Amino acid sequence: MFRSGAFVADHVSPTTDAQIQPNGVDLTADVVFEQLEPGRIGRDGKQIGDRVARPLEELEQKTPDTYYLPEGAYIVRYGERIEIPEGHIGFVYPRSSLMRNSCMLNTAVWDAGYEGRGEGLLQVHHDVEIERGARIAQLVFAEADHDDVYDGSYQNENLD
Ligand SMILES: O=c1ccn([C@H]2C[C@H](O)[C@@H](COP(=O)(O)OP(=O)(O)OP(=O)(O)O)O2)c(=O)[nH]1
Repeated sequence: MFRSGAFVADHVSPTTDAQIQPNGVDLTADVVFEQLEPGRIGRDGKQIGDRVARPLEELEQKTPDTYYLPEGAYIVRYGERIEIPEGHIGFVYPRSSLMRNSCMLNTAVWDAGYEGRGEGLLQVHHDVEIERGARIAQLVFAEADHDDVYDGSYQNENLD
């Protein structure tokens, strides 16, 4: 069974009322990165290629901070700290307005026990402007059986 947005919101911070949806919680774009160097997926380990944060658009009017993204693939870090409670699995879906603007967010499995500010793959198929802090995705929780909890290399990532 999928949990309500109010339940998900108890495990995401910070959130505003506008982010809480009937079936999940909207996530915002914080930092957008461009990968510079090749990574490596090995049999026993992995290496994430070097990346650089995209510059914010140089607008006369400085606020809100805005990314101007030409066609390409980017890594986006969400603005919220997310905790996946035991007995659950998390999934992130793109906000449909992104998709309707020819962009897509690709995501993986969010494991029970994970805590951190995670990341997603933002595919831009047509130039787009994204304000820093804008809602781009939605996190949902489903109840799930599991033996262990998450103890991988991304535990507590990107927390200040
Ligand atoms: O789109 C996603 C999906 C998951 N995660 C977070 C939550 C998840 O629990 C964690 C680790 O994901 P995964 O287990 O797929 O990572 P891995 O590549 O297997 O590395 P490790 O074995 O170090 O965990 O990353 C994201 O940030 N973005």
